[in-house]
Amino acid sequence: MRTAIVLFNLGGPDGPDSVEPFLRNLFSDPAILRVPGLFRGLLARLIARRRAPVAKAVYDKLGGGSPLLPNTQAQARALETELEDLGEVRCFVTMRYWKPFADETAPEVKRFAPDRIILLPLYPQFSTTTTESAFADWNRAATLAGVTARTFTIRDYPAEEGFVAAVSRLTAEMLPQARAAGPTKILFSAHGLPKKIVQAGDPYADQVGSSVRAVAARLGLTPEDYEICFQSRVGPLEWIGPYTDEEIVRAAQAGQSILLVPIAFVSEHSETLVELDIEYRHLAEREGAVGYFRVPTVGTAPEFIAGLGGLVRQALQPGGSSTSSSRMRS
Ligand SMILES: C=CC1=C(C)c2cc3[nH]c(cc4nc(cc5[nH]c(cc1n2)c(C)c5CCC(=O)O)C(CCC(=O)O)=C4C)c(C)c3C=C
Ligand SMILES: [Fe+2]
Ligand SMILES: [Fe+2]
Repeated sequence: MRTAIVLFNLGGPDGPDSVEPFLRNLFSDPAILRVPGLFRGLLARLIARRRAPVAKAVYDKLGGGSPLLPNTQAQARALETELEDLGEVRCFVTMRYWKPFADETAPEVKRFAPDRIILLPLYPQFSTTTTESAFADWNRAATLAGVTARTFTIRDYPAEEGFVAAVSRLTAEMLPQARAAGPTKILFSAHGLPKKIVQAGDPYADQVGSSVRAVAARLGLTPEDYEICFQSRVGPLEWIGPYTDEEIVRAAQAGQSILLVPIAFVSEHSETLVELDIEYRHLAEREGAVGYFRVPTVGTAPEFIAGLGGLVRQALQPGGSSTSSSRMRS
C-alpha cells in the first residue's frame, strides 16, 4: 500500500530576487485580496512592488531568503519515519506562494502512484486565507496532473494532543528563566487576519483561542498569566487584536517579564526569527521590559510529529475520521 501525504505551508522567497514575485503571488490570491479579479492583478503588482523593499530587508536578516522550506522538509522526513509501519509512505511538501508550488508537487505525487493521499496542512488552525486557499489550489493542480487516488483531508487540529503537548513542554522549559527575571506575562502570539475576514465567518481566531486554552489548561495557567495576541499585520486594513506589539509595550511598562509563545506557526521563518526575535525584542528592550524570552516553534518535536501521525492514522480509519477531518475524492 502506497501512501502519499501532502504537507501544505505558505512558502517564502528563496533569495532576494524572489521576494517581489512571492509577494505578487500572495496578493494575487482572491482569499487574501478580496477585490474583483480585474483589479486584483493590478493591485497585487502595485502592493508587491511597494512592500518588496520592506520584506527584502526582513529576509536580508536571514541571509536573503526564508528557511521555511528546509524546516518543512525536516518535518516531512520526521513524519515519514513516524509512519514507517504503514508501508510505503512518502511526504510531499507544497507551498502556496513560492516553490515548490502545487503545480510541481501534484505531478510528483502522480509519479509516485499512491493508493491513497492525505492532505495535511501545517496550519493547526483553519483559515480561509491559508488552508482553504491551499486546498482549492491543490485540487486544481491535482486535477490538471491527473491525480485520481482516493484523497483524505485533515482540515484543522487546533487542540490536537501532540501539538498541545509540544507547545506546553517548550513553554514550560522557558518559564523558569522568564520568571527568574520578574513577574511574567505569557503572550501567545498568532499571525493576524484582517477584521473583515473574521467578520465574514473565518474560524481562525476562535481556533487560536482553542489552542491557547488547551495549552493554558495543560500548564495550569490562570487568566492573569497570559494574553492571546496577533502579530504580522500588513496594509491599511484594521486587523484582529489585541496586537502583539501593543501587548509587549503594556507588559514592559507594567514591569513584567515577557514570554512570547508562537501558537499558530509550527516552524521557524521570518515571522518568528525576525519579527519576534529581533523587532519585538528591540521594542521590549526600548520599553524597559525586565525580560524578553521567546519559545521555539514545535518544528520536529517528537510530540508534534506523533500528533501529526495520529491525525493521519485517524483519517485513514474506516469511518474513523474525526469531526475536523473530512473525506473527499480528488
Ligand atoms: C496581507 C494579508 C495576509 C494575510 C491575510 C495573511 C494570513 C496568514 N499568513 C500566515 C502565515 C505566514 N505569513 C507569512 C508571511 C507573510 N504574510 C503576508 C500577508 C498575509 N498573511 C505577507 C505579506 C508575508 C510576507 C512577509 C512580509 O512581507 O511581512 C509567513 C512567513 C513566510 C516566510 O518567511 O517564509 C507565514 C508562515 C497565516 C498563518 C495566516 C492566516 C491565518
Ligand atoms: Fe501571512
Ligand atoms: Fe511580519
